[in-house]
Amino acid sequence: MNNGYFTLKKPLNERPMNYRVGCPERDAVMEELERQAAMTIDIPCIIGGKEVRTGNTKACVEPHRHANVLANFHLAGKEELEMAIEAALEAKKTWKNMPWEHRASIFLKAAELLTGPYRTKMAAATMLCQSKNPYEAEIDVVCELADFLRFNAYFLQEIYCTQPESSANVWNRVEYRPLEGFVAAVSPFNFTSIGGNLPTAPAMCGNVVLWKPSSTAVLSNYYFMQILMEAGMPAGVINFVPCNGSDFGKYVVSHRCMAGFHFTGSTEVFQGIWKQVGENITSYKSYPRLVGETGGKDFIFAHKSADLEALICGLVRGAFAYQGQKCSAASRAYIPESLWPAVRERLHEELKDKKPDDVRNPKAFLNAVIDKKSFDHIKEYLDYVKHDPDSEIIEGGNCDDSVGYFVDPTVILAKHDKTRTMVEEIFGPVLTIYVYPDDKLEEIMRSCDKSTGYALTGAIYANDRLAIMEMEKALTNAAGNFYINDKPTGAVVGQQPFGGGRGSGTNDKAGSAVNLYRWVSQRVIKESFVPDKVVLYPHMEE
Ligand SMILES: NC(=O)c1ccc[n+]([C@@H]2O[C@H](COP(=O)([O-])OP(=O)(O)OC[C@H]3O[C@@H](n4cnc5c(N)ncnc54)[C@H](O)[C@@H]3O)[C@@H](O)[C@H]2O)c1
Ligand SMILES: N[C@@H](CCC=O)C(=O)O
Repeated sequence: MNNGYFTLKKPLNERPMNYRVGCPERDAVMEELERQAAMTIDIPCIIGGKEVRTGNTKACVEPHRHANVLANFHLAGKEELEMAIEAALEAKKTWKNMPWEHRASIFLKAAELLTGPYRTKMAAATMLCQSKNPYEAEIDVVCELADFLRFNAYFLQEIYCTQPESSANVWNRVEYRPLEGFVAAVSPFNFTSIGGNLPTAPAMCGNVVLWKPSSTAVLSNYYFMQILMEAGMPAGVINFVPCNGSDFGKYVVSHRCMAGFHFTGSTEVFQGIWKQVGENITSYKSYPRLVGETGGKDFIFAHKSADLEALICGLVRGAFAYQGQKCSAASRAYIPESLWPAVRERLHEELKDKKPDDVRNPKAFLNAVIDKKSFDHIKEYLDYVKHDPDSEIIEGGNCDDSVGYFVDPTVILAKHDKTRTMVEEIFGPVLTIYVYPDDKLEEIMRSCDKSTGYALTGAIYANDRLAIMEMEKALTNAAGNFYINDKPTGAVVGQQPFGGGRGSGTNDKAGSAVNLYRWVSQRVIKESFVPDKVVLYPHMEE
C-alpha cells in the first residue's frame, strides 16, 4: 500500500578522491591491494540468492603480474543458466509489484555502501583485476557506478511522472511496466561501473536480470553483486552467472522469455547477438529490446588555431589513460602540418618516460592491458606496422608479456589517412596520427567522417570560432559524444550521457532516461468518468 507520493532530489556527482601523497585514501588502498593480492578467493555463481558452484572454474589474475591468481570463479553451464532463468521469473512475481520507492531505495543504499564502507575494497579490486591506477579505479567503480545508481533512480522518477494530457471527463494514465520476461545483461571488462549499470538499470525499472560479467572482471563485479545483496536486493532479481559467451548465447539469448538484452562490448559480439535474435524472432514472447554500446575508432581533429598544450594533454590522456582500453579512447588523430613540428616534439617529451608498470607503482601512468588475447592482438598490429611502408612508429612500439601484459604507449605516423591503424579498432595504447595540409581541412574532415564504420566519440581542438562551427557541422554523425577542446574520454553521468551510433551502438545513452525507457513497456489507461451511452454520432440524430 502506497500512502504518499515520494520524491528524490536531483543527485550531485560523486567527487573523486585524488590519492595524493600523504592522503589517507592512498595508504588505505595500497594496504587493501596487498590484502587482496595475497588471497585467492573462490567465486560462485549467485542464482536465486544462493551460491552455486559448478566445479568448472577459471582463474582471475592480475594483468600486470599474471602469475598471481586473485580468484577462481565457477562457470555456469546449461543447467545453471536454466536455473537462473527460472529463479529470475519467480522473483519477478513480487519484484514487479514492489513500489518503486522501495526498489529505488535498494540501489540508493548500494551507492552509499559503495562510496562509504566499501570504497577502498572496490577500488583495490578494480585496480588489481582490471589493472587500473588508483585514479582510474576511483572514477570508474566508485564515482561512475554510484552516479549510475543515483541518477538512474532520479531519472526513473521523472519517467514515472511523465503523464499524458486528460480532457474533461477523462483521466489518462501511463503505467510504465517492466518488460514481460527477463533481461540479459552482458558486460565488458574495462569498466566495473558498466558491469554494475547493465543489470541494475533494468532491475530498477522492475525487471529481473541474468548478469554475465566479463571473465576478466569477475572479481570486482562479484564484490559489487555482494553489495547489492547487502543493500537488500531480493533473491533472484539479479542472477550473477559468469559463463562462456557461447553458452549464454545458446541457452539465454534464444530463450522465449528474453525480453531485453543490455550489452556493452565489441561490435562483433553485439552484431552476432542481433543476428541470433533475428534468426529466432518468431519464438519470443515479445520482441526483445536490444541495447548495445560497442566499439569505436575515436578521433582527435586539430585545427591550425588549436592551443598546443591543450591538444597535447588531450592526445596523451585521451589515447593512453587506462592503456587506451576505453571505448572512447583517441586512437586516430588529424594534425595540421603547421602545428606538427611542435606537436611531435611535445609528444616525445610527454611519452619518453611513460612506461607501463604494476598498479603498486603509483607513478605509473599506464598499467597492463587486460589479458594475453588482448596483448597478442595489439602485438599483431605493432608487428604489422613495422613492415608497412605507409606507417612509421615514432614513439614506443615495444611490448613484453613476461611478467605482465605491458605495451608501451605507441604513436604511429601514417602516410595516408586510411592506413589499417587509422581505421581499425585496436583497443590498446596505440595512437595513429595523420598530418594533413592546412588547406585540406574540409577534405580530411570528410575522410574522418567516412573512413570507419564507427561513430562513438570524437574531439576537435580549435580556437577559431568559425572553424569550430564548421567542424561541429561536418562531423555531425561521426560521434555520439563530441568534445570541443577536451579529450574524447571521461563522460560523466548526468553531464555527458554516453553512447554512439553507426557501428558503435544503439546510442541509448547509458546513465540517462533514454536508456531507462528501453526497460519499460507503457500501458496507457483511459478512464471515462461519465461514459458515453449514445451510439449514433451527433450529426445523425434527428
Ligand atoms: N560503447 C561503449 O560504451 C563501450 C564501453 C566499454 C567497452 N566497449 C567496447 O568493448 C570492447 C572491449 O570489451 P570486451 O573485450 O570485454 O568486449 P567483448 O565483446 O569481447 O566482451 C563483452 C562481453 O561479451 C561476452 N561475450 C563474448 N562473446 C559472446 C557471445 N558469443 N555471446 C554472448 N556474450 C559474449 C564477453 O564474455 C563479455 O562479457 C571494445 O570493442 C570496446 O570499444 C564499448
Ligand atoms: N564512458 C567512458 C567510456 C566507456 C567505455 O569504455 C568514457 O567516456 O570515457
